Amino acid sequence: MRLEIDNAAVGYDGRVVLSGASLELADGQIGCLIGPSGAGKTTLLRAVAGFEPLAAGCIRADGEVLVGNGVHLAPEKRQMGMVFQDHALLPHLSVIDNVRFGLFRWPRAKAKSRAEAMLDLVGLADYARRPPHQLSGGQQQRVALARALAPEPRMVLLDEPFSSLDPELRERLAIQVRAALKATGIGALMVTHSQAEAFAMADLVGVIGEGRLQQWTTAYDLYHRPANPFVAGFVGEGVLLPARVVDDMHVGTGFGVLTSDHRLLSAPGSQVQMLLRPDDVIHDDDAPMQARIVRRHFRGADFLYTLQVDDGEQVQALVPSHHDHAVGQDIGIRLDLEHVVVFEPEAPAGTP
Ligand SMILES: Nc1ncnc2c1ncn2[C@@H]1O[C@H](COP(=O)(O)OP(=O)(O)OP(=O)(O)O)[C@@H](O)[C@H]1O
Repeated sequence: MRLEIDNAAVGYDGRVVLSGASLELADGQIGCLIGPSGAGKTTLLRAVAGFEPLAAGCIRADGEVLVGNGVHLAPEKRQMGMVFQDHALLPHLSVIDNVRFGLFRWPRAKAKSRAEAMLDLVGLADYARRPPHQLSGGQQQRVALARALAPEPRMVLLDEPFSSLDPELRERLAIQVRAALKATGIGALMVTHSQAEAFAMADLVGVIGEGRLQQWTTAYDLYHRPANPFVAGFVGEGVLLPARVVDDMHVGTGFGVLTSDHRLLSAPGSQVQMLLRPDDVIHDDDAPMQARIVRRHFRGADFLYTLQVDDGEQVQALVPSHHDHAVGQDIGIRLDLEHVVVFEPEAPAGTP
């Protein structure tokens, strides 16, 4: 099913939480919504499900209006599967009967084989006869997904489905759930707190914050081409540093003149901001530029060092963890980037 959200506004009791939200998911694609707590991710998902009305705009499925322009299709008519944080499996039913639960109108044999196929898809065929409480949290969430997929919904909506699980398991489960969804060809829209989960799962990711859908694009572009400082600050690590426009493709910085990733609209001499990710900053003993370590964060394979450079600005550097340096020590650094992401204060929304 192709999902289109067109200029949607949603809220409660006349208070708009999110407005101007537009996004499109092609048939079979998986989208994730991330953003700070309270930003309105769940509210938008609930509007797609049919549990919240729209204050403006419209939501369409394969071109048909679900809500908006005076239409409000009831949730049960939208044919969407739902998976929530608390999987709410029925405790007195076996795993297979939980999956079969929504298929009561199906012929018995067909319902049975569909439920078995969905359990197989999530890798739990051997658990069919068990009661849910004998399964781990992650297994129960996979049963919940199988149950949501069983009635052949047009798409699945997932609201923080893994948030009660530990972080390592969550990412692994996100990869498994993506594979299961792709095998059925059923698309999904998921709300999550975890960027790692969204990046593992999604074809397209949306960042919601400050009452807007700030950007809707691939995970790669969110990281490498954030649309604005909000997205740059929310997705991944890094710092925003002051820079000055040299000409329409270059900015002057404490690291010398760098090439912008887009044509600049601001006049030469204008003050702008540039984004430096920790992986753009390379530790190199032979580099002429020195920086002082002010913080270090050991992460196993690497250190995330926070470094003070000569002009007083701080940058972060991701350095392989055999380069073990103490706070207060000076180390050589250089930049390794072809283009730098530049944010111009006067730039119209949607650039770079
Ligand atoms: N039923 C409700 N009635 C009134 N206000 C609500 C209701 N549900 C949510 N809100 C408010 O709407 C805003 C958005 O909430 P929502 O749950 O959509 O955010 P979220 O981005 O999903 O947050 P989180 O990541 O913390 O789950 C919040 O300010 C919240 O307090």
